[in-house]
Amino acid sequence: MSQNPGTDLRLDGFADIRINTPAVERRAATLPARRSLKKDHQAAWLLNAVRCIDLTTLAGDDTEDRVARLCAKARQPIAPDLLAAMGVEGLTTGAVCVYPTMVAAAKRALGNSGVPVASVATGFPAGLMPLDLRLAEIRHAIDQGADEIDIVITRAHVLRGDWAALYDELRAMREACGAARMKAILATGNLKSLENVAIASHVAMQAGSDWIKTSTGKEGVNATLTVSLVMCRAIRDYQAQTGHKVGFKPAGGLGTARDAIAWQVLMREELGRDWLAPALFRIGASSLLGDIERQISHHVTGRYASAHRQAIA
Ligand SMILES: O=C[C@H](O)COP(=O)(O)O
Repeated sequence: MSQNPGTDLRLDGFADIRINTPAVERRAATLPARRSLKKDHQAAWLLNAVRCIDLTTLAGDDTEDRVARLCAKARQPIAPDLLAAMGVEGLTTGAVCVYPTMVAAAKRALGNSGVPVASVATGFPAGLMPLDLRLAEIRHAIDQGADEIDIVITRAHVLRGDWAALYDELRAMREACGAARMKAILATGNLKSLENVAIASHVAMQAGSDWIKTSTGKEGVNATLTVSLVMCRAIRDYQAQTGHKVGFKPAGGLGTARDAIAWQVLMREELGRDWLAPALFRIGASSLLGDIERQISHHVTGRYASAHRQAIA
């Protein structure tokens, strides 16, 4: 998937944007019921969710050992006997996602598995650091070997409606990312309105983000289907305007197999099949894999596996 080159800042069309919140909420609430999945299909959707997970640890007490265990899980997210029973081989998660100081350990642990390392940067999670330090952090993460960079935006730019400042900041970050692909975390739980979410999504794509991501996982409200729907529609509009496909990453609080299915139904309904693959869809999650493995185990064996099978997830 080629990088999104972005465009100039284009705000025409947003001056009096109004989002019909009750209508968006209604649509989001009915989404999970839009596809009734047969049992076999459900297992296939869960396996697909696994390959789209950015398996994440972003905690103050992260250690290289924890990251190595996480990477082992990313290389082999589902027990081999369960995969063999389903005739699946070579399944990995979409990436692992860690702090910059853990990138080198993650690269070592992932070896030649082909699983990319995503690093948060730019003063994650609040982003309240001088811009030159945030850009230096991106460059540091890339020097350590990061393949993807998850940046955070300055929420105050959005809250003040200073879209030019947001665009310029994101452009500078895009440049610092070089060949690494960039995910822009909007921290939607901080943005006050769906209109702000929609405009910030557009500005982030215009500045060259390869994915737009809902949340850091540290806001009071993280990924919801409602903000995700608004962001997906922005992605659809951006594609219609520019021909470029930008990815989507819901993150924060996604912990159940049911969540994994609901967000995939959203992608399928709003954006189409292309957005059901890791190039355009990632689920940022630290604890989702455990429930998915439980459900897959139930599918294969007819019973739920004991907790030790899902050690880190
Ligand atoms: O980017 C990923 C998030 O930090 C993960 O959030 P979570 O720990 O609620 O799954």
